[in-house]
Amino acid sequence: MTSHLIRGAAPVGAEPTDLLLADGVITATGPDAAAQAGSETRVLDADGLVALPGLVDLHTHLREPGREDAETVWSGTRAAALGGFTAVHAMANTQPVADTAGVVEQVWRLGREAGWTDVLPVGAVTVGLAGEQLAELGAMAASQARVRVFSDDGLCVWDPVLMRRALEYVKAFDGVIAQHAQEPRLTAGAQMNEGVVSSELGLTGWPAVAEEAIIARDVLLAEHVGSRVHICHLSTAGSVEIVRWAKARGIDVTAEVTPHHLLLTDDLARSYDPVYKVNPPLRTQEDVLALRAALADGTIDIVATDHAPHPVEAKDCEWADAAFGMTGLETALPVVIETMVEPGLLDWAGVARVLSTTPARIGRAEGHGRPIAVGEPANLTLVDPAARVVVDGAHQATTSRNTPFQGRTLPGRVVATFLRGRATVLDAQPVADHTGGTR
Ligand SMILES: NC(=O)N[C@@H](CC(=O)O)C(=O)O
Ligand SMILES: [Zn+2]
Ligand SMILES: [Zn+2]
Repeated sequence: MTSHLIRGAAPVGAEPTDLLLADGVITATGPDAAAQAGSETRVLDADGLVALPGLVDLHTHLREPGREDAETVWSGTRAAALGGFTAVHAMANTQPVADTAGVVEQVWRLGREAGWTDVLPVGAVTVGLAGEQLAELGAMAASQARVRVFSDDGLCVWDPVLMRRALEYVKAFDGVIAQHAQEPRLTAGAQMNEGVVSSELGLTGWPAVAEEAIIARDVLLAEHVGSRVHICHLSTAGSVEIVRWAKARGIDVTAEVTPHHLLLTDDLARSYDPVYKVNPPLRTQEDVLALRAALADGTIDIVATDHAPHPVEAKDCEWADAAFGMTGLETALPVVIETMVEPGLLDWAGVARVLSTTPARIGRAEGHGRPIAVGEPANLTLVDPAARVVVDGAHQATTSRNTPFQGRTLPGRVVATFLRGRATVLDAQPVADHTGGTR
């Protein structure tokens, strides 16, 4: 296996150094690295680059099985590698739904075969996402896919009795329920954030309370049964207040925010361009600022992409008919640099925490989110923080084109990604022979 000598990269919070990757692990750092490199070792000049532990996405939609026209495990994980990720959790709202050991093993195996990132399947909480009957959570946990995160994402586990039972059940295998917090009755027919802009546009509004009411209920349920709960895509200032209160009370809750909710607002709906239609909806500038502050102070634990690819026909239509969702794997890190690093809200160690260490811990992604140190698995990404890149959906690796950042110039570029010492990305290009084969 090829070994790599990375020269002069700065691991988060440390001075620039050399790193030697061999046999899937970091085998040496500092002067030892060059000394131990062999004649076959590939040398990479990483002067000026930041080395982060490989990014981990707790919330990705890979669409396979069933919607391969939008994305496949292969195309989605290739996009993920280009975005600096070494592991992604694949949401369960596929067709068929990932609600059995058979389906999660299939997704896991497709990830292994593609080889771009590790794929950690999320199991559905309820059979068919129907919200009526618990899925075979134990069988999915015990399967080869080792499922630890369970979610009906796309839909809310609304029934409080089912939610309680799910929270209790997953304790047995160290699992977590990731809740898509959306009170369905309060959001029937909703098209965008409920507020000034929705009244002006005459679109049915989606009130903040529809999210906040479920979060409040679920942190109390988690406390009651002594389980851990994770909240998907927090989008309102009020949600932040509830999570802050719950954490102060000692409740085992974690929360994520998406890159798009850190940057974009409901003002964009004035364009009537469905690329800005997403669940939960884009909110106000006040919410955006509250989310950034909460990510900075740790109330929000992580950034997760909620990469939600859709085929052109699902977005190239009237707002009301369009699908909810936007892509995000290839722009997540640049948006975090723009919204958090450049304004001084997070340093690079903070970026490693919110995009790698903590998501790996929440999702129990073994071997990921580890320190950049001798003996650790060589899952890492090299970033050029000085680069500026214009986003162009037509040239992204994802099969879908629904990026809300089209035409924007964003800071930072992923130069290289390593999965267990193998380069999946080099010179900001996918490495076609990373597994010895392509598709
Ligand atoms: N975020 C979205 O708007 N859409 C997601 C579902 C979800 O994350 O709730 C999808 O699967 O398309
Ligand atoms: Zn969701
Ligand atoms: Zn989602």
